[in-house]
Amino acid sequence: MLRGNYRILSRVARRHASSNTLSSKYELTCGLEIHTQLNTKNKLFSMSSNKSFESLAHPNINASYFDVALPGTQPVLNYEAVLFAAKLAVSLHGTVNINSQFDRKHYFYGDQPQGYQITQHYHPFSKGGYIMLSKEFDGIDQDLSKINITQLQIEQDTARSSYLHQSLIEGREEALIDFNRSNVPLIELVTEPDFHDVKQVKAFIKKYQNLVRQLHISTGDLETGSIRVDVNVSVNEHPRVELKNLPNTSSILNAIKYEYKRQVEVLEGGSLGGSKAVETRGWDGEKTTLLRSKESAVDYRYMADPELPPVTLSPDVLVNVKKSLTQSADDCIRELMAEPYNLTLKDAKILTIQNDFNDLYNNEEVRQYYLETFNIYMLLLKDDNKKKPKIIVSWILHELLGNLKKLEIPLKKLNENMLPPELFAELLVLIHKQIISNSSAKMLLFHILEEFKANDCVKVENLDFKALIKKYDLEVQTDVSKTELEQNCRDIITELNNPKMIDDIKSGKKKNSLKYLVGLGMRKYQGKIKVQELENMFKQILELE
Ligand SMILES: Nc1ncnc2c1ncn2[C@@H]1O[C@H](COP(=O)(O)OP(=O)(O)OP(=O)(O)O)[C@@H](O)[C@H]1O
Ligand SMILES: [Mg+2]
Ligand SMILES: [Mg+2]
Repeated sequence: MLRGNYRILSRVARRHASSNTLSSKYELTCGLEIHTQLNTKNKLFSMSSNKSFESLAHPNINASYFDVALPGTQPVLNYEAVLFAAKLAVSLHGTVNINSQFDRKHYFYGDQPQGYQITQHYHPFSKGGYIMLSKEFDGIDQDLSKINITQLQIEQDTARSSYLHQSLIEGREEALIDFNRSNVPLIELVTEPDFHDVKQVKAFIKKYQNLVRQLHISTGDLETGSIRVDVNVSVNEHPRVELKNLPNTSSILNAIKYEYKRQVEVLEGGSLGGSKAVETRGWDGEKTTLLRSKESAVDYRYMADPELPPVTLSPDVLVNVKKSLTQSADDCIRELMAEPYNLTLKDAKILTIQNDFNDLYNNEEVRQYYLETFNIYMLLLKDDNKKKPKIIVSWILHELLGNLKKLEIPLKKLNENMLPPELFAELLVLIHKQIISNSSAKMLLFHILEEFKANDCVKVENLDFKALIKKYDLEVQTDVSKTELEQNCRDIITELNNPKMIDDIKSGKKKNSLKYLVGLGMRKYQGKIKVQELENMFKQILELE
């Protein structure tokens, strides 16, 4: 009887596992170890330039004697890396250790020329801290979940090895080592095993990436190896398995899902292979594969590095770091969604989180431009109850940025040399007051940007929208005669020759088609008429009110 029940349960579990949903009988637990390359000017313990990304094109050009571990060279700590670590630790609500220390972690590998890595084992840089994930901002299933951070430690990166499988020497694999990455500063962040769902892992990585970018301490890219995530996975009583070499978010998530399935099978004595053991596994794109078992685990023989004194921070450093930090991304999104901005979650996120990567602008510059434009627009229209601040975000995100991309104009140049927020706000006020129509304003904006670009973005003095509107004859006509307007609108309906559409508008079935008629009217008047006037006339003709 019992056996029968167990079989049914295990079949259910297997079906759940293979469809990638987690079964309630088997709980997934994950903890992360994230290595982040800091973008300091110099390396961690030498004065070499910290440009590990140059590796592929120019190997070994940023490698000093220390980075290749010539005997007799000694480490000197780069305090910029300490400052970056302090920014991160404080942002994550961690407790910074006023006296942290460096230790040697010994192991033998070609990309580790010293024979040990300098890291922080006994006295890490900071302990504790957390990242909060929420359903609203991060798309997880629970309302809120808190992922606790165990510690942050500063350490050196290793050199980069690449393997030539078609070796010059018959029958042997050849390894190339590039020391540009050797001794690049890293922070290792270790989390508590607080993840029970892949969505939490995905959200955490995204939030962490955004944080390091916001703090300007790392480029935060997984693809280039700036951030490397190792995932420890266990299911129920299965010992933790560490997954390494996961190059991007989808590998991370797929490897966890596969590993969940594999451990469930192991617990059930199934066929996916492996034993119930502590292991380090890799990811081949389809499955996790054994890299090291516990038996081959190295004894690192940690010891305090005698060449490096303790890092002693004065309390002022932390006070000043705290002062220098800007608002958290969540608080920023919250603020943009509240009065007076009232942005949608989507727009607030675009202004807060770096997603759209290009050389022309970043989300911080766009947010600053938005906030300044907003303030000036509101000031210029302070006595107008009908001002519509929504037009600001849509004009900036859609019209302005779209054009900057099309014409390849950096926002910074635009701001400094032609269209600072105060002038852009003026244009928006002219649109709001219907002195220029939306469509004419779009044309005008594109035109001035095109000219700006053609002149190599050199400074434009005294840009005056009112004068330009006059010059190009774009002013909305205020003296349109009613009879002429009525005739024109009737002509449009006749020329359209679509009685079904007209009936649908009249019956209320397709109210939006009225906008289409208004659009045709706008075209007829070359954008020089108030939308409202056209709309009212069509309504009158079609007896809509
Ligand atoms: N039962 C568990 N299931 C899943 N993950 C776990 C479990 N217990 C601990 N972990 C995670 O394992 C990780 C341990 O990392 P830590 O750096 O402390 O040690 P390590 O992996 O042994 O060292 P190394 O840095 O040499 O890889 C943490 O992310 C922690 O959350
Ligand atoms: Mg670790
Ligand atoms: Mg580990």
